[in-house]
Amino acid sequence: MEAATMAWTAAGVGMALVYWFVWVMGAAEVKGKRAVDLKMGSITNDKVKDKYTQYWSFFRRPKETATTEASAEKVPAFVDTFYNLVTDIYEWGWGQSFHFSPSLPGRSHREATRVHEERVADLLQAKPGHRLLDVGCGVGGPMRAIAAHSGSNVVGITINEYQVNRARAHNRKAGLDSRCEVVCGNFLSMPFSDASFDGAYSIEATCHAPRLQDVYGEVFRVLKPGGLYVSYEWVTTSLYRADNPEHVEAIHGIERGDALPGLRRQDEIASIAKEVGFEVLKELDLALPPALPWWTRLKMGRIAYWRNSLVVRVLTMLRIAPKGVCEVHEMLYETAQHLTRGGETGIFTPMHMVLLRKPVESK
Ligand SMILES: C=C(CC[C@@H](C)[C@H]1CC[C@H]2C3=CC[C@H]4[C@H](C)[C@@H](O)CC[C@]4(C)[C@H]3CC[C@]12C)C(C)C
Ligand SMILES: C[S@@+](CC[C@H](N)C(=O)[O-])C[C@H]1O[C@@H](n2cnc3c(N)ncnc32)[C@H](O)[C@@H]1O
Repeated sequence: MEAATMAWTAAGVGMALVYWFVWVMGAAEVKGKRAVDLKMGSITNDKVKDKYTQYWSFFRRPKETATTEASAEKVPAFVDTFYNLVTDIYEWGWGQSFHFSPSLPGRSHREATRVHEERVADLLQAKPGHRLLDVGCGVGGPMRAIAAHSGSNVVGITINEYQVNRARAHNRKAGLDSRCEVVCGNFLSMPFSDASFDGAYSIEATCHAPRLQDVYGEVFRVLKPGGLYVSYEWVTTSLYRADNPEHVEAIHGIERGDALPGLRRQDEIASIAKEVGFEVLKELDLALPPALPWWTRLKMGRIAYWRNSLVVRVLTMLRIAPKGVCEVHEMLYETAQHLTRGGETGIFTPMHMVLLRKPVESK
């Protein structure tokens, strides 16, 4: 073979390899987000590293972030930064629903996710014509599943503008934009009128609130009397021991890597709900047996993580992805280890479910 032909062949093979590596290996968990499209929300490429450093220094000591009023007030802004940094990586590596669900034998992760979301609609007894509120809606995976399953209309609220745009685009694509609406705002002070929703839910979102009373109080205000509210809460369980260094490391790791101003205890949730005026109808940790572990999806993905971190490195080198993505990806990888540890030891659950009702006689 002539040298020129050999060079062209080598170049062709090289190009094919890059194509395979980036477009095929870097394909999305759920089609729609590819590694080559990774952005850092509304942060411009030159600011990603700085924003990540700011985020990290704020949440490095998670418990301290909620202790003074001044730092608690900054939490929503840093949560917004966090979601600018992670939203695309979450969509790429996990899908459009940013939460966990118990594994289901013989069913895919996608199906298990949907079942966990439809359970919310069933608990709320949601019907066509109902107006539901999704508190901390992400890019709207649960909202679309719940609207499709129940026939209800859903309004989602998220602090992160980039997520609002992603969610609206997904709603249009799914043909659900006439029944699913997304608003950018703070769930600690919501831009909705009193008694304007038939039902409300929050899936793994209220853990970002420095004081649960504030978000539950707002949900109480916007619900109609008799309206139901379901929440899946991130909490430490009764197995957590504050004098066990391994427990403390796992919980701090979860808080740091998930923008949490300090996890609450499982036994605090119902009393906070009562404090703001709710009746507690049901309370159950959905992670308890016979439910199968929610963390197996994180564990089974070791090879996928390795592949993803390679993809992210190559894309950063090629300047397709912004500088700082590798650091964010590494942080998420470590967080996954802490979450797995939290699940395996039973000291943490991301699905402590409460079903609450605003009393019929309340204003
Ligand atoms: C409710 C919250 C988010 C829960 C989960 C959706 C996310 C928690 C940790 C995330 C991930 C960890 C490892 C990532 C991996 C290194 C990467 O290659 C692909 C994406 C991950 C799997 C990512 C996906 C989302 C999580 C599982 C919190 C924030 C309250
Ligand atoms: C882990 S995501 C869960 C998203 C969605 N519930 C799901 O399961 O896909 C948490 C969500 O809460 C939102 N959030 C956190 N703090 C908020 C605040 N103060 N106001 C409004 N949204 C907030 C985030 O923007 C994000 O959309």
